[in-house]
Amino acid sequence: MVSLEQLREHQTVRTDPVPESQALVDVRQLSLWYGTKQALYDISVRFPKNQVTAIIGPSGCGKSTLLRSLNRMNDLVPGVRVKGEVLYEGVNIYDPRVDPVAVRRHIGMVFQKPNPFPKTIFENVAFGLRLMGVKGSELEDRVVEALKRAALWEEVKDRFKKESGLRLSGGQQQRLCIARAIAVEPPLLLMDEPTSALDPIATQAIEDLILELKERYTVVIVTHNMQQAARVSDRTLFMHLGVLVEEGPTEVIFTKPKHPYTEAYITGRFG
Ligand SMILES: Nc1ncnc2c1ncn2[C@@H]1O[C@H](COP(=O)(O)OP(=O)(O)OP(=O)(O)O)[C@@H](O)[C@H]1O
Repeated sequence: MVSLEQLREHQTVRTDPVPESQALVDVRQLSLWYGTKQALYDISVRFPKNQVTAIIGPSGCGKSTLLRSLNRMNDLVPGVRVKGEVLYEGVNIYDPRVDPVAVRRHIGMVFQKPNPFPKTIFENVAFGLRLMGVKGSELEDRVVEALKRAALWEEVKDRFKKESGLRLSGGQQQRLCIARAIAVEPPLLLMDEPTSALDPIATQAIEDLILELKERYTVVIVTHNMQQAARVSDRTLFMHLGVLVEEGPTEVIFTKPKHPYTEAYITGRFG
């Protein structure tokens, strides 16, 4: 096996790298520290438009940190320092002239635990649209559209104006959070283990939804579940100890990985 030092010095193994012209997000030599602890080491990777990219790797390898770097969510943690660039449609979101609040508003995020607001289903989805100044019948149409696209409409159409989002089941709440995220039509949707709190049926519904969403959006998903990564993603990133070890088409990562660490991880011989 490669030593930690070698791992941190080595180049990411890449298969069919994403051309610049197809990238919605282009991460360039990104390193990140929480105080004195370095969590990401010199990561360069492109996330292609209208595709699903999965980030996998052992616990603590930096999956969530990389995901949260894509919308500057990490800036909310005191003592975070970032080096490198994240180009989003060609603009470096870490440029001092860029407002992190605007970045977060522009990029949708769905968390591990569904986090609806204590408001009606309608108001949960309307929230971001209202901030954008959408009102009246257009607001209503866009809320309904988002609920339909999140595959929740049929289950809530009779009660969405009066019932609290908190009264839905866990799987429904997660689809509500997805509806809330996509209502404002963000080109990029980040998902941090979106099904880890859900049962198999709700998980299946979310996975089906992710496959549909990529027709309109670019999705990046962190998952612990390798079968899920294999089912929903076009490309997969394998991380270890803050390093991007290998990236490429999902099929290659799961059937013909090139790095011994990737192979050990996907065959369950890791650690
Ligand atoms: N807010 C924080 N302050 C300090 N260290 C942090 C913070 N968040 C994460 N870390 C550290 O950074 C490293 C990467 O964490 P991260 O949560 O990105 O990993 P992960 O691969 O998503 O893990 P898991 O699969 O367990 O969720 C870990 O060593 C973690 O302890």
